[in-house]
Amino acid sequence: MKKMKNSDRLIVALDVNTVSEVHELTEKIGENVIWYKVGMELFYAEGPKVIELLKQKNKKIFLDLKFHDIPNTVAGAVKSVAKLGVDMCNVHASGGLEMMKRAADANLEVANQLQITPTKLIAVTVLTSIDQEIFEKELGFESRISDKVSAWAKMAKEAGLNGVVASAQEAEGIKGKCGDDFLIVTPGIRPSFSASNDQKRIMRPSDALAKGATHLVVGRPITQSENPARSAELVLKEMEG
Ligand SMILES: O=C(O)c1cc(=O)[nH]c(=O)n1[C@@H]1O[C@H](COP(=O)(O)O)[C@@H](O)[C@H]1O
Repeated sequence: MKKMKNSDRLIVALDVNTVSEVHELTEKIGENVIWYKVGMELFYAEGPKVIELLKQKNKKIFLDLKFHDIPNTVAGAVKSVAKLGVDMCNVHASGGLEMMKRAADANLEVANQLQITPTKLIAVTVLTSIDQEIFEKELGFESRISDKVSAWAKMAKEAGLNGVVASAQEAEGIKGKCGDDFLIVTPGIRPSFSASNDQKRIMRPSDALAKGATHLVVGRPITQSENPARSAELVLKEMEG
């Protein structure tokens, strides 16, 4: 993957629920942050007007709605979000190969129809809030999380997706299996100054990049800090190592 600036790799999660909070927060954070993630809380409350606002501010958008349904339904949902012209969106890898293939085809169909750059379509593997104990005892898996993540990443690549969401702890394994051009978007990033909250598989910003993460998702350590602009600057600094 070509050399990217750290600011092209940092995605700030906007886990708020009004357009006015988005406006305030993005104004406070300022020009240092290029990428924002819009998740379910915000999109279900405010819908496409959030996307419009972020576009007006010239921001890149990861629309994180984590689709998980039968192939036909997911293909339709991907078409709807691709038409919004977002830069990145996601489905759950556990929906299976056919579901991911149909999602990838639908995404490209929209890009061809509208003559736009295709949205990067990525697959969520094992959520960063899950640890090995929960994975086995509650979810009933017998494998190591890292093995399951690598297997799902390979399947996502085979389906034609552009990358995965995983914890940085699995980034090395994914890179080994899927190559340098495959996106590895890692939440569960915790800079030195913040608490882990409900995240279980966490890593420091510079370590995550060293392991092969291509993008870091950071929410509360920036958005819930007293000075979000300063916290974003500190995260960018910590990304330098
Ligand atoms: O798909 C995601 O973005 C995601 C996947 C995952 O495994 N873990 C995870 O935390 N996320 C998202 O990443 C963000 C992390 O936020 P913080 O824990 O506040 O930094 C949240 O918006 C989550 O929805």
